[in-house]
Amino acid sequence: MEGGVDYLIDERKKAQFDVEAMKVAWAGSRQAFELSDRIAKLVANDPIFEKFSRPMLGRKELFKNSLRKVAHAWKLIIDLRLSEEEAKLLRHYIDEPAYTDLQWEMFIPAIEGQGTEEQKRKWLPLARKMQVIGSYAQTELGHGSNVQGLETTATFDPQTDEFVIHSPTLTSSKWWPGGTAKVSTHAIVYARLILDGQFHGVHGFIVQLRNLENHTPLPGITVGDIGMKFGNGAYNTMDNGVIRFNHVHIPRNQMLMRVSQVTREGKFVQSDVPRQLLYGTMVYVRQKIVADASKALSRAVCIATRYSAVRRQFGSRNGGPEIQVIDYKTQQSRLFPLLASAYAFRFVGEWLKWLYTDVKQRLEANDFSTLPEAHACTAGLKSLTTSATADGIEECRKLCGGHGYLVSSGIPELFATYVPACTFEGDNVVMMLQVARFLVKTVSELGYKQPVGTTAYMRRVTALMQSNCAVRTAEEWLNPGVVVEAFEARSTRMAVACGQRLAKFENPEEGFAELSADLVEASLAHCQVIVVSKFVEKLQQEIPGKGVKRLLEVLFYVYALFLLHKHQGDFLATGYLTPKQASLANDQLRILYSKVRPNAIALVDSFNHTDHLLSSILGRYDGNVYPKLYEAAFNDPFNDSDIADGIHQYVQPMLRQELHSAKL
Ligand SMILES: CCCCCCCC/C=C\CCCCCCCCC/C=C/C(=O)SCCNC(=O)CCNC(=O)[C@H](O)C(C)(C)COP(=O)(O)OP(=O)(O)OC[C@H]1O[C@@H](n2cnc3c(N)ncnc32)[C@H](O)[C@@H]1OP(=O)(O)O
Ligand SMILES: Cc1cc2nc3c(=O)[nH]c(=O)nc-3n(C[C@H](O)[C@H](O)[C@H](O)COP(=O)(O)OP(=O)(O)OC[C@H]3O[C@@H](n4cnc5c(N)ncnc54)[C@H](O)[C@@H]3O)c2cc1C
Repeated sequence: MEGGVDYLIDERKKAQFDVEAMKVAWAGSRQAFELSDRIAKLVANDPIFEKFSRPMLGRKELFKNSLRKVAHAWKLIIDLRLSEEEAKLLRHYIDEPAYTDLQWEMFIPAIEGQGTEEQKRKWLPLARKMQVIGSYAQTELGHGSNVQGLETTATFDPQTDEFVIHSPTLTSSKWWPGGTAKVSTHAIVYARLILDGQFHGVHGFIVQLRNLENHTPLPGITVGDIGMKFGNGAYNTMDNGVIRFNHVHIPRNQMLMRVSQVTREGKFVQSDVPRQLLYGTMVYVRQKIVADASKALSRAVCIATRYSAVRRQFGSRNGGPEIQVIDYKTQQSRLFPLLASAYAFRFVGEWLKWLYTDVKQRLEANDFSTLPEAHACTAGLKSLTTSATADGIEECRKLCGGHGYLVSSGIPELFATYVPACTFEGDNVVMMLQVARFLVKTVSELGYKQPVGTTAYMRRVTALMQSNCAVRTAEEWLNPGVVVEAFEARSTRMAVACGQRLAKFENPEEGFAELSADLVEASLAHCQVIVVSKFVEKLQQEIPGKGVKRLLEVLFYVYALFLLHKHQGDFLATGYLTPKQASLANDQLRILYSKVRPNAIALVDSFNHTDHLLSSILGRYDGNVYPKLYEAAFNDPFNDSDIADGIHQYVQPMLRQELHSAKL
């Protein structure tokens, strides 16, 4: 058997649910599905968006090609009158990090969230028409996580009514801002505000970097690229920059002044808006990153699942077919939880988008009450989903054996492009520590304040601390209430235990630092409560289509019981579960895997990923893996000639024992 075409045809016949309806459930609605499907096909059929050769290109060629794709995309957006939603889908399917990500997802949102009405009126139309191109310059060589530690200064000069932006040290050089090295004309620069020698916190300033006519850097600005990043292709389509400012003057009205203002006289005015709003853009992007996690993980899972059905190893009797590797229980126990996680992240991402929209509306009406919860949820879920997705993509590579290491599997580039999500927009550990602060505060207030939102379950603190799990059979684990209660009890107990240990420290900050590893684990437990509960809420909605809800229920249990198995140490140590109950959960997990097995291919087909997006020979929809791998090998430019450059010069002299007289 040379290809896996027949295998995938057979697999698709085994599906026990309506795949078309599942595609709608995955997309969120029929309308969302149709929109997404249309844009996916538009990109897949356009040769300019070809990306298979990307990892073979040198940096300059790669970058120029990326600029060409953006220009072509922008032309399509105008010619086809695409809405902002459609344009963002176009970006998703083009699948290439570019300066426009920063323009649309950071520069514009920063002005929307932190600018005054007047600033929005001036800058937003320019940015939305791409007449100015902006980036987000916060991180410096010396500080990224610690925003309050930034060193760039913005000193008000009352003589000229301007701010002077300056990089006083090497470590204050802006370092990382995407789009900045070669493209952006402007940046939101975060800097320490200095008025009359006094420091007034870190604020955002719109700074012009380049001449709009000839694109050269403006006087006082030194700018360049920070160098090649992890993996070929991957994030190297982005020009991450370094910038030094040498006393660059900008008008006073280019400080983003919704949160605080500087008057003509140089007086600092703090409005009623909390200073945390300065971090608002990061809340927005973290929410986007959570939505992106399910897209990335589902791609890797789709490749690994299809290939696992095509690939056969061992078990042949009398020349008959070998076993499909997807039938190995070990393969299932590694793959199916990732499949379930992709669905879980999809649904929690949908919920988080709703939460963010709600917070945004409140903020616009100057209601800041839900901001701490939104910050904790976005920070925690960003950390949970990106860590699990990065690990999951790497696991999918291993699930594909040796061929997964080939660039043509599509996995190496996906991994290399994805992993920085664990670091950018907040290092994942630093983000979990933010959740920990929120949890510790919630727990310390339990005696007199009812927790709300995602911590509302802690209202039942007494019951969750005292009662234990009642499961007696594997079957009894198939109850959403029982599962959610187990996660809530474990999380509450871990958070309360941290609170009790913290109380023993005289200095709370010292205690927080000392217990930070435990606090991160408690935060993860809380974030898992959110993901598990949001999956259950999704299942409580009407989900049309034969068998669709039943399969989603199976995936819910796989996700939750897999986590329970993985973290059984916590569940046992907190005393909520007995070893017997943990073992019953694992028994149930094996039964669930056998329910997923016949549906596995249909479940990944339901992501509706095009071959263009997957860019993977192993994950091809038609399963025609071996002939295409063979063809691709001989199409590689390295195989253009039988005799590679250097063979005559460096290998043949060795073969002839003439190395000493050869010119090296
Ligand atoms: C051609 C076609 C065009 C089409 C359009 C294209 C569209 C593209 C579409 C899709 C693209 C994909 C989208 C993704 C793009 C992403 C690109 C990403 C590139 C990367 C960018 C970056 O990385 S930017 C830099 C990010 N930096 C960070 O995240 C820094 C992390 N550090 C911090 O956030 C803070 O310093 C930290 C929270 C760690 C601590 O802050 P600090 O001031 O020291 O505060 P502290 O005293 O601890 O806290 C005070 C108080 O405030 C609370 N708090 C902290 N942060 C927030 C917040 N964000 N919101 C609300 N509250 C916050 C904190 O908890 C404390 O509370 P209390 O304890 O006092 O109650
Ligand atoms: C691909 C990419 C694109 C980026 N794009 C941009 C951009 O467009 N604009 C921009 O401004 N920035 C950008 N960044 C920068 C990014 O936001 C920072 O790298 C990120 O916030 C992490 O900060 P750091 O590099 O200072 O890490 P560090 O804080 O130095 O982290 C190093 C280690 O220290 C640990 N650590 C740090 N603080 C603590 C703590 N308090 N407690 C416990 N452990 C801690 C971390 O967990 C980590 O293990 C980008 C980064 C990448 C990789």
